[in-house]
Amino acid sequence: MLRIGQGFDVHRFAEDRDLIIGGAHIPYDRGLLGHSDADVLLHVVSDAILGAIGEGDIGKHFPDTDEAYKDADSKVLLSKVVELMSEKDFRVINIDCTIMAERPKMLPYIPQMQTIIAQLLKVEIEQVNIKATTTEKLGFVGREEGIAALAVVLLGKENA
Ligand SMILES: Nc1ccn([C@@H]2O[C@H](COP(=O)(O)O)[C@@H](O)[C@H]2O)c(=O)n1
Ligand SMILES: C[C@@]1(CO)OP(=O)(O)OP(=O)(O)OC[C@H]1O
Repeated sequence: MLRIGQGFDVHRFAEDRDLIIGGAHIPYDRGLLGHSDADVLLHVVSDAILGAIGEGDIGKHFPDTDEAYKDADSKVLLSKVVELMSEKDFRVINIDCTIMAERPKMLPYIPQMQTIIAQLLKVEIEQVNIKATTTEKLGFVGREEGIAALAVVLLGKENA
C-alpha cells in the first residue's frame, strides 16, 4: 500500500534565537520564533508523515500549550512521529522538501540537513531531497519576516 502526505509551515524571524533548519544550526543574526526550537523543516517533514498515516498534525500530538514542548528539540518530535509511522508498519519511500527563505543561503547546509533527516527517518540520504528558493523579494518571505517550508512524502507498507 502507498500513502502520500504533505506538510506546510511558517515561522517568523526573531532576535536572540538560534536558526535551526533541518537540524542544522545555521550561523545568522536571527533565528525563528516558536514554542519549540521552531525548526520549520523538521515540522513539515513531521506533518507530511502524520498526514500520510492519517494522524493529523504536530499541533495535535505536541500542543504548543504544553510546557513539555517549550523549546523542544524538533528532532525528538520527528523521532516520535517516525515511531508512530513504524507502529503502523509504514516506511518512507522518499521525501521532497522546499525551504522558502530570502536569506540566508541554505545550499551549503543542505547535505547536513539531508544526513540528519535520513537518520531520523531511518532511510538512505538519496531518499531525502531538499531544495531552497527565495520568493524574489515578494511577500513575507521576500520581506525577510520569516521562513516557510513544505514537504511531500511517499510512504509504503508491504503486503497490504
Ligand atoms: N535561501 C536560499 C534561497 C535559494 N538558495 C539557492 O539559490 C538558488 C536560486 O534561488 P532563486 O530563488 O533565485 O531561484 C536556489 O535554487 C537554491 O539552490 C539557497 O541556497 N538558499
Ligand atoms: C511544534 C509545536 C510544539 O512545540 O510548536 P511550534 O514550535 O510553535 O511550531 P508550530 O509549527 O507553530 O506548531 C506545532 C507546535 O505544536
